[in-house]
Amino acid sequence: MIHVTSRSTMTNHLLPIIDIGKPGAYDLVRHACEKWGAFQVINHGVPLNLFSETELQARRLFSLPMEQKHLVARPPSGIVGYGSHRIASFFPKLMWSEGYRMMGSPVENARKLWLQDHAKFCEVMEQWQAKIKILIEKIVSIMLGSLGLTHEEDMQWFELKNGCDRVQCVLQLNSYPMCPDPDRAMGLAPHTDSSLITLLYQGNINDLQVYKDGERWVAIEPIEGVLVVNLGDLMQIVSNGRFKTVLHRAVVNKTQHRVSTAFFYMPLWDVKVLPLRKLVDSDHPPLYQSLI
Ligand SMILES: O=C(O)CCC(=O)C(=O)O
Ligand SMILES: [Fe+2]
Repeated sequence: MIHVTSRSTMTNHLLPIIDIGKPGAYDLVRHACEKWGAFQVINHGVPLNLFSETELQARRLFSLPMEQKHLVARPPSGIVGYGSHRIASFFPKLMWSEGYRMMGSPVENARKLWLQDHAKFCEVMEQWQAKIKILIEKIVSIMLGSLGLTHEEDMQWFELKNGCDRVQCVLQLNSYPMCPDPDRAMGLAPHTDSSLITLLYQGNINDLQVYKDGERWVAIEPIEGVLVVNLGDLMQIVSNGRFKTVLHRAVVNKTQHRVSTAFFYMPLWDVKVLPLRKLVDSDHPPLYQSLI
């Protein structure tokens, strides 16, 4: 995980918006992955009403009393539950945000949060995870295809092994309450994700920013029904540096409580993550060693 702490001036360039249903998508995706490490997707197959229902259920969770949220506090070495964002432990200052993580079925913790009334939350979160996972797999195959690679030959961990997925997915809900002094606080400090890719629904408030060309912060203007794709550290490794992981951050504001969802997609812990063989030759030696 890479992080920097300095703030610098922000400009308003547009993060590419790509219609992934169109044949030209491959070239646009490759270009965005090389230049930005991020892009926005439309024509993605996730119904619009599911965006608003997911946001509504996330808001419902964060508006619970603190004692109740602490019933599902994430243990220090745990993955799921309520608490600060995972990156918070790498920074000396507290961030102006809270988070809630799920992996697979959300039922166990949801039952503790709402004794009677957890069914709708679970139904919506399960639908969101299922739709986003299908979409991510499509996007990863476009990314690989844009480099002349395929799932089957080149990234075998995508295949089912003994009927099981070789990937893991984590859904993180983020909440950024209104902040009385936004210039002196940060919702999420600059970081890269350690996933292969992350799919972000940023809500309709303009507080997500990506770092472009190592020199400026670019605000990602929210557009209804658009999802943001962030490349993570593992994508930079498997693409042998062709694609880059994106540094991003969440700022906060005085007047609106923002909620976002981040869906992290990565191979299982025991999968060897290495630059893909077809991307390595004498002109392009491997830039990274195996992670396990
Ligand atoms: O809230 C956002 O827009 C960004 C969230 C994020 O970067 C993360 O959860 O890793
Ligand atoms: Fe992130």
